Amino acid sequence: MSSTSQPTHTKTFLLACGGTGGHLAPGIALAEALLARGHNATLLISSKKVDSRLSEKYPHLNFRRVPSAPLPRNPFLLPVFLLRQLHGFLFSINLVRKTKPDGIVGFGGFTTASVIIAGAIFRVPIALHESNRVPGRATRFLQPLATRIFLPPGIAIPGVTRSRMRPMGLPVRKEIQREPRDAARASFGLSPERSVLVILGGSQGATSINNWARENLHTLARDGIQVYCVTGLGKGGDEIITHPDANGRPVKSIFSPFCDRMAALMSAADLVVSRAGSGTIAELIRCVTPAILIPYPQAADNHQQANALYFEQQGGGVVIDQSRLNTLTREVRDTIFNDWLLRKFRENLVRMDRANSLDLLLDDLEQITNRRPPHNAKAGKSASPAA
Ligand SMILES: CC(=O)N[C@H]1[C@@H](OP(=O)(O)OP(=O)(O)OC[C@H]2O[C@@H](n3ccc(=O)[nH]c3=O)[C@H](O)[C@@H]2O)O[C@H](CO)[C@@H](O)[C@@H]1O
Repeated sequence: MSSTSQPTHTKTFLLACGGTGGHLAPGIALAEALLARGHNATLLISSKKVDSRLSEKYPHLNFRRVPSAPLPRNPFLLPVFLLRQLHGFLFSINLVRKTKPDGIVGFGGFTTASVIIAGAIFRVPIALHESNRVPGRATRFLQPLATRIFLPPGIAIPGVTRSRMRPMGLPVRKEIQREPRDAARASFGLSPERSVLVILGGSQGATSINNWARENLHTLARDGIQVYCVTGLGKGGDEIITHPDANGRPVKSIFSPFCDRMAALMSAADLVVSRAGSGTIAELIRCVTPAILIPYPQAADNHQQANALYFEQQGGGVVIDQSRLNTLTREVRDTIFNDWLLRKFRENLVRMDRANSLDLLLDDLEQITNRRPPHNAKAGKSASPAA
């Protein structure tokens, strides 16, 4: 069934996908596809700035904020965390009672737990989607409550039966498609004639990579490389800096805190330098853009390292450890001017794309929610707002 065909009957889904762009972007992709099949979807997000910024672009979707907080590193902040989670849980119980969803999908992260637990109490079919090559805490902790667990190909969770797991790529938003390179460059004010290096730090930005860009801008410009660096919200404003190339001609570089047109930006690039979040990786693959990935060393269970190594093994680009940032300029030069290598990377990226992930995900969600007996038979009369 294609994502535009009509469902046998309309269903209502809650998508717990807040906290970072890496959770929210696949939630948006799924919500748009559910709507296209005639279903209803509510996206549950956090109060973080990045959730507000990313959701702004989708006024046709229904977003709601769930009270939540990330697990603090400082143990003295634990009571605040527990209070916020309790608040989130009461909010979620109320939401599930009122909306009577046919299914709940959790994309991991700190907004997921309260909604999933509330759904389980009312016996709503639950699916968890994990996009990282080391499953996160939320997925591992909540998996006993899930009918279905979607995992990256080749990844399993010990103790979970095969019948509950499905290999699945990350659903990518429908606007993320390769665009014509020169037009994309022109739309960002970049010259179509010169090489373009795009720098990304995931949805929050990466200070150490931003600093590397600033410190090496003049060297890159001397080689004729234009830089477009997305610094992250709260990590500086919009800036245009010009340095001379080896012949004294100006080379423009641009710094911007956020990008609303990620597909165009990736299409403009010859090469991307980025953190190794699963959302960015899936979009690089969809836009056929080679990358040098620098995994965030503090990511939980070093999952970005696992994501990045898989990308490198599949031939989409290379990985550099954060401790070797001093070699990055040489690596960029060696890659960006090597047309043969860039072509090989692009050929591999085309092969790596799991373009049908969204349709497979939708088909499976429709199937697991079909099995569900009528709402009252499961949740009992107390689940009905009229009771
Ligand atoms: C530090 C950390 O632990 N990050 C995790 C976080 O990623 P994080 O949210 O940082 O980053 P991802 O790379 O996974 O996704 C970023 C998403 O935000 C979008 N975007 C980003 C910047 C911007 O200016 N505009 C914009 O639209 C991107 O297009 C993409 O869709 O969740 C991911 C999914 O679980 C994990 O793989 C990452 O390891």
